This record gives sequence, C-alpha cells and structure tokens, in this order.
Amino acid sequence: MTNENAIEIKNLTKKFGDNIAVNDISFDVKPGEVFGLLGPNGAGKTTTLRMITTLLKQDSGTIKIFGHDTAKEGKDARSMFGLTGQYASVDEDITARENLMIFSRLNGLTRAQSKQRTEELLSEFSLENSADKNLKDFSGGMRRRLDLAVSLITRPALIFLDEPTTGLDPRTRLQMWETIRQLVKQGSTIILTTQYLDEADQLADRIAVIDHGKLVKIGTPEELKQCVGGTKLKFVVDDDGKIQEVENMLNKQFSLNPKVTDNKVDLILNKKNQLVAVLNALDEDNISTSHLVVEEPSLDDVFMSLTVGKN
Ligand SMILES: Nc1ncnc2c1ncn2[C@@H]1O[C@H](COP(=O)(O)OP(=O)(O)OP(=O)(O)O)[C@@H](O)[C@H]1O
Repeated sequence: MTNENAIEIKNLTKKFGDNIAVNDISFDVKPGEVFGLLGPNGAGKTTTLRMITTLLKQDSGTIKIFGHDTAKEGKDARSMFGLTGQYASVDEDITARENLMIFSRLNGLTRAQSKQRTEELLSEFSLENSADKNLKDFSGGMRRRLDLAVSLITRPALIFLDEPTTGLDPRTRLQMWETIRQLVKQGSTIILTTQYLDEADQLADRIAVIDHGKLVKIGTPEELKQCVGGTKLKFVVDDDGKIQEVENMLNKQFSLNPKVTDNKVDLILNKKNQLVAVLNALDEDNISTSHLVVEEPSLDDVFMSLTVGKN
C-alpha cells in the first residue's frame, strides 16, 4: 500500500439529462494529503464526491480507492472511508453517546469495544459534557463535531468532509480546523469541499478547482496563486515631477509595465526577488516614495480568474 494513491480518478463523467454535471475529470490524491475541491455553486463538487463515495454511479470513467475499483469492488472501496456532513444520518431524538454506541455496533464493534470507542471519541471531540444531551439541543458546532466523530468510529484511512465548517461561527471554525489538522497528523487522508477560500488555503495541500463540471486547475495553493500573477506592488511617488522617470526606469530596467494614476504606481512583479531590486533602484535614484503596499495574490484572485460560475 506504500506507493499506492489514496484515490485515482480517470475520466469521470456524470450527466443529469442534458446537463453534464461532471465532465471528464481525472486526478489522484496521495496518502496523507488534504485535498480540496473548490468551485462555485453547481460546479460539480458534490456530484464528484457522491460518485467517489459510491452513493451515485458514474456514467463513465473509473474511481479507485486504495487500489479498489469502486464499480467492481465497492465493498472493499467503502471499507476505506468515513463519511460526514450531509451524509451522516445521526438520530436527532437520542443523545450523542447513544448515537455513537449505535453507530459503533452497526459498524461491527462488540458492546465493550463500542463503549470504549464512544468514550474515546467523546473525549477527542470535547463532547463529554454534552454526551447525554439530545442532539436537538446541540449547537451547530457540537453537531458538526459529533458528525465527524461518528464517521471516525472505524478509524478510516480516508475521510470525506463536505463543507465541514459552513454555518459555524469563527471560533468553532478554528476548532474544526484544529481537529482536521489532528486527523492529518494521525495519518488520515482528507478530501474536503469548501466554499471558503481561506479554509482551502489553510488546510489543503493541493486544490482542484472545478467549474461547470470541468477540472480547470490543480496544484498547491502556492502554485495556484502563482498562476494568476506575481506579487503586486503599489506606492506613491512623493515628487509629482519624477513620475515619468520612475515609469521609464521600471520599464527599461525591469521590463515592468506599471499602471500610473496621478502619482500612484501600481505594478505586478515578474519575480518575487524583484521587490528588493526595485526598491533599491528607487533609492539609488533618490526617489522618495510612500504608502508602499506589497500584496501576494490570494486564492480569491485564483477563484475569480479561473471560474465563471453558473451565471
Ligand atoms: N440529482 C440530480 N439531478 C439532477 N441534476 C443534478 C442532481 N445533482 C446535481 N445536479 C446538477 O449537477 C450540477 C452540479 O451540481 P453539484 O451539486 O455537484 O455542484 P456543487 O459544486 O456541489 O455545488 P454547491 O456548491 O452548490 O453544492 C448542477 O447543475 C446541479 O443542478
């Protein structure tokens, strides 16, 4: 299992009538990786996830989970993962402890093992104090933690998290991120869909950007940011009379194409290490500047440039 990919997807396609929800998507997920699926509403993320988790049959293409083809060896493939979020069908009318006991038993643990695993998970997810409350009285954050705990009963190698922090307040979101990081430390592979770009940036090792059913880009957050352009530099030239000189210098010396508005200069650096060179050149030419801003491209820039959304 050492060199094996956690997931291998080749030419995956799914149509609903005339609507191609997932259009010839291929990607691999490595063991131990946090892999993010990112895209606007209706892009095809959930449909992709539903096919990987065997809840929905693909029209064509193959999906392998730790080497098991989901179409031919569904049971083996399913034994590798846990589901959470919209898929976890916990019972609202009973307590957290009772839910964990029932799901442990359903997963084939003995009564004693179920009891032990339930207590472990309640403690791991800081739910001990609420263990005997009905789920109806749970906050959104507690509920998400329980959903995740239920999906981890069997210590799966692969965890699917569909929008794990949607609707959570900022503090609970941070707690959830910490929980996810802990799971990674323990060796889990995680597939995550999220609407939050900062979440993908914080957690994902690699991200697949999906739009209109197609995979438009795949890479580390850094690689994706680089593909929308380099570091932005903005500054104000204090002496209006020197603007032309600055523009010429940036053009000739650095092959940069600055946007100049009044005495404001706005440019995108070709390389990261150009920043120091540009600042030095300004200094050497005795050009005084102020309001200096250096901006790295964000995943928001990536999202806006790579996707057009449904409308
Ligand atoms: N069961 C279904 N029947 C018909 N069309 C569907 C079905 N499920 C999804 N679709 C369509 O497939 C496309 C992709 O939907 P999907 O839910 O996978 O997108 P998504 O990226 O998960 O979006 P969101 O972020 O809104 O959850 C959409 O056009 C959607 O309307």
